[in-house]
Formats: sequence, C-alpha cells, structure tokens
Amino acid sequence: MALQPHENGGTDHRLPVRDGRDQRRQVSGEGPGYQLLPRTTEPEDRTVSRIYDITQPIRSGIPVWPGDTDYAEQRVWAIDASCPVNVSRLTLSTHTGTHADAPLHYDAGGLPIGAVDLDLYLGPALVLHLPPGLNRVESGHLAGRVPTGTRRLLLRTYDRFPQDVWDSDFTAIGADTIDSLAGQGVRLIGVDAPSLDPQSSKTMDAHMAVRRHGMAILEGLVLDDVPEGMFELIALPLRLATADAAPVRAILRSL
Ligand SMILES: Nc1ccccc1C(=O)C[C@H](N)C(=O)O
Ligand SMILES: [Zn+2]
Ligand SMILES: [Zn+2]
Repeated sequence: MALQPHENGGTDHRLPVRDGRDQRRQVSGEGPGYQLLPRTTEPEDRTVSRIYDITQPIRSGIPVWPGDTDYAEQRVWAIDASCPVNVSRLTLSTHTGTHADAPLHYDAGGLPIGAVDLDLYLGPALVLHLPPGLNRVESGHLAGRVPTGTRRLLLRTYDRFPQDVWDSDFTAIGADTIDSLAGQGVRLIGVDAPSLDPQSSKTMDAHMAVRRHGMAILEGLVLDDVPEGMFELIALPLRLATADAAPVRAILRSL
C-alpha cells in the first residue's frame, strides 16, 4: 500500500513507497498532482519537499488546439522472439499539452525553442489564483498581489483543469496586463490556459506584448493542486533546435 501524501500539507518524513498502482495513477493523471520526495539523498537531511507535477500527461486523445495535430504514438519496434526492445514513433504538435512557446512562434525572426535562455524556466515563481470563468485577466485582478522582485508568475484560471475536453472559452491575458507585469520585472508568464490570447485572436496582442518585453511563456499548465505562493519552478523545454515551441515537464517544488 503506497503511502499517501501527507493530508495536512505538513512535511512528511516518511519516504513514499512507489508501486505499480502508483505509477499507473501517475500515467493516467489521476491521483494528487504532487509527490513527496526526499529533497536530497543525504540520510542526515530528512527534509522532504513537496513536488507538484503541473504537467498534462501526453497520451492518445489529449485535447489539442482545433485543427492541430492529434497526438499519436506508434510502436516501430516491438519486443518479440527476435526483437529485444520496444521503440515508438511520436507525432505531435509543438504546442501539445504543457509547453513553452518560442519567440519564433509569434515572431518570424524570433529564436527557436532550442535557443532560448533556460534561466527563465528555472527558479522562484509566484502562483496566483484567478476567479474561474474570467474572459480576460486584467491588471486590476493582480493589483497589489505581485511582490517586487517576482520574476516568474504562474496564473491559475481553472479550479479544475479540463483534462479531457477542449475549452474554447479559456481565460486570456490582457496585453496591458503583460505590459504592467513586465514593468514590475516579471520575465516569465505561465498559464493553465492553452494560450495567452483568446482562441479567436488574429492579432495575438498578449503574445506581441511578450515579444516587446522579451518574456518567456508557459501554457497548458495544470495548477489544480497548487496553493497560492512562492515555489521553485523547473520547466525546461525540450531542445528542439529549430522549433516554435516544445513540450516541458513542469514541476513546482515547495521552498
Ligand atoms: N496549435 C495552434 C495552432 C494554431 C494556432 C494556435 C495554436 C496554439 O496551440 C496556441 C498556442 N499554444 C499559443 O501559443 O497561443
Ligand atoms: Zn503555445
Ligand atoms: Zn502562446
């Protein structure tokens, strides 16, 4: 019986036991969006930090942007009497699930994802909750809530992320909100929505604001189980040398 994460959110010094059921739950995206893992392997350091997995599980049927490429996984080699390995081929959009946009996505001359500064995707990040169902996050929604020195800001707009259905009416971020955050020193904006701009946008105003300020973007985060506050963000994009975006395995670690 795998040890359940500590319910009271406290530090649990027991080491979690992982079993097959636990792994299956992790693959399916069921179960809590966090794991309790030892912060170090040093026996004398029994501190346990909580890791929140804020990444959508990429699986067959994952909802994608209307008209975009469905995710597919084909077994090219399969273990049998003459073959010792399973090897698969993946077909997916660069914007599948939880991903990082490259400047190339919204700027024909922008950097591809394989060339972006990794420092932006690694370090202290503030998580803030917004009321669900907003049309757009305005500066007023964040007034007084972003402490000076905040470099990475993750915005939760869903109480429960729609894992299995596409939501065309997701909450967008106002371009003036991006401008205001950039003016406060924010360098990375992350959202649980599939885009900063509304699905119908043709002008991509929020992306253009990000471009003006040289900010980084994470989209498609899953922040359901994450309380407001400061965490360590780790969300490194795959090094796709010439691509316009890349999947990330995004996690937050309690500080
Ligand atoms: N797959 C697409 C196809 C066409 C237009 C937009 C998308 C998007 O996925 C939106 C993207 N994530 C964005 O950065 O806004
Ligand atoms: Zn994107
Ligand atoms: Zn985007």
